[in-house]
Amino acid sequence: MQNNVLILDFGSQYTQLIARRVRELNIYSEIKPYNKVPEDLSQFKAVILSGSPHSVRSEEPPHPDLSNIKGEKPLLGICYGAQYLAHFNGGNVAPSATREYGRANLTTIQGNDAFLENISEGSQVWMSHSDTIKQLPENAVLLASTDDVENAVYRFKGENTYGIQFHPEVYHTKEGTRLLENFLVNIAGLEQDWTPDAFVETTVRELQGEIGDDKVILGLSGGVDSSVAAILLNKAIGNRLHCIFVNNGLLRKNEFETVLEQYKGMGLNVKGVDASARFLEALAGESEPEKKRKIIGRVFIDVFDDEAHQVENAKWLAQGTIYPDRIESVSASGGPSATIKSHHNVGGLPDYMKLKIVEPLKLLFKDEVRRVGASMGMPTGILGRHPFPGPGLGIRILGDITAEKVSILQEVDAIFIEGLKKWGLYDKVWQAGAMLLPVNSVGVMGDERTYEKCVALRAVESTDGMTADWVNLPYEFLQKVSNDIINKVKGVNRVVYDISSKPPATIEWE
Ligand SMILES: Nc1ncnc2c1ncn2[C@@H]1O[C@H](COP(=O)(O)OP(=O)(O)OP(=O)(O)O)[C@@H](O)[C@H]1O
Ligand SMILES: O=c1[nH]c(=O)c2[nH+]cn([C@@H]3O[C@H](COP(=O)(O)O)[C@@H](O)[C@H]3O)c2[nH]1
Ligand SMILES: NC(=O)CC[C@H](N)C(=O)O
Ligand SMILES: [Mg+2]
Repeated sequence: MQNNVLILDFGSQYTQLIARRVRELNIYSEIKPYNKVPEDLSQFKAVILSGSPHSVRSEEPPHPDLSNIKGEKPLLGICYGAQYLAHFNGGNVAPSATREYGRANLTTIQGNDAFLENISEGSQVWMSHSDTIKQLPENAVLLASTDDVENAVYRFKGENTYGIQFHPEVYHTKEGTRLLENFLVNIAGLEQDWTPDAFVETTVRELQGEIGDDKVILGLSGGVDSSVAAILLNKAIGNRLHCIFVNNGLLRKNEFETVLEQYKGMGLNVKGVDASARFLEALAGESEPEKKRKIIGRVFIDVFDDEAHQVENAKWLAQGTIYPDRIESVSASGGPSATIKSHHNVGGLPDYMKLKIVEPLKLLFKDEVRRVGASMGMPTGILGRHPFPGPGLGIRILGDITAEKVSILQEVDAIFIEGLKKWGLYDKVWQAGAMLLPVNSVGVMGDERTYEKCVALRAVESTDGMTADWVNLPYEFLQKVSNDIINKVKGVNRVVYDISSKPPATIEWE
């Protein structure tokens, strides 16, 4: 792809948001860690430097060699990126008297620069920094200031190199997208042609080139990501795609049967493999969340391996992995962000497996995957499904897993999800599910003492799973569902509702 933006990640919390904003402009971008600047830059028409938790004044600040970029291609430094460009080019960066987080307003100093075209006087911008650029490099000009930050927007003379102290990528910078559009479209000349249709066309072509005449095994889960991946691969290689839907014993109630049913008539070659006993055996007695995740990941791979041996000439394993799966599992593209939890489908294949991995959605966010699916005419029933993690109920049963706990949680979950549908709430919620807690508490039922399990219900709104907030479900609904659960599910005598956002919590409890 020749029409591409390179985002160099210095570890900012907002790096993924930069990518999103760029894609909202229908422009394709790739994030790379700052210490892995690609050698071949020919495909990139512009480069953006992210913010960072580091300071240029620290002993060893992140300091990649940008000599092939600065002055050669349009370059935009955001926050740390702007401080970096100033500091290493003869300017001066110092701690600001007060740390600045939040709202500020821009005052234009040099209004005729293409970068500030159509940006209003006093435009609200969002700051998050404790260093400040005290003095610009000699060959730089000041374009805009705020009350507290003199050097808020600047440019190097005779180059398309810009620095901004605030964050155009966050929602609260009102005209941030316009600034990015000015930079990417007006200054760097990028075409706004990265639409879902274009993605489908390019990806299908790339898949055909990559896979050739080989066969592919795809892990199909009934979820959005793997279903979209399956349709893409089916377009590319037809029935050389072999889809495997694994019952890991941790699915929702009746899910194995209903999902297999759902794929009928879609032209896909789908095989259901019941491996529940294998998963539950491997998990027996393990209660540490990360170990459970790793065991589930390993058994999935073993099952795929066995299946691959039954298909002649199967050389590839395809998965519906998306960007957030990778960000939270391995630190962003091997970069400077932190590992949060190991997603079961990330971590590569063991050496003994001869399969190569193909993941056509690995750079997309959930809502983008849905748009791609819609552009291929996929049924809304599949695209509108709540995400459900590959390790399934295994990471919603806190502590060790037994068949009995799975069956209790399946019942609870089914009542909750059916209830959401009945009350017309399912489509208003991004994801919902129930957690079985490793806690017994005392209750009284029919005058008798009970000492039984507690379940937590969770419903969140989100766009991409990276951040999320709990949903304000109607009290009447919670009351009804709680009542149904306690009355109908043996072994549960208490229901609570999770009111934590992400961050600081995560969506799944393990
Ligand atoms: N039960 C399963 N059988 C086969 N493959 C699976 C199963 N569960 C997950 N996978 C594989 O792991 C990948 C990641 O799972 P994940 O839950 O993130 O995605 P999904 O199920 O496709 O979509 P969604 O996020 O909407 O649930 C899937 O895309 C799929 O390739
Ligand atoms: O395929 C997956 N394999 C996993 O191991 C996994 N862990 C979490 N999730 C899903 O990712 C989103 C974010 O979840 P967390 O806030 O719990 O990290 C939510 O949508 C989770 O359901 C997973 N999906
Ligand atoms: N958000 C940022 O990029 C912050 C940059 C630098 N760490 C500062 O505090 O000023
Ligand atoms: Mg899933």
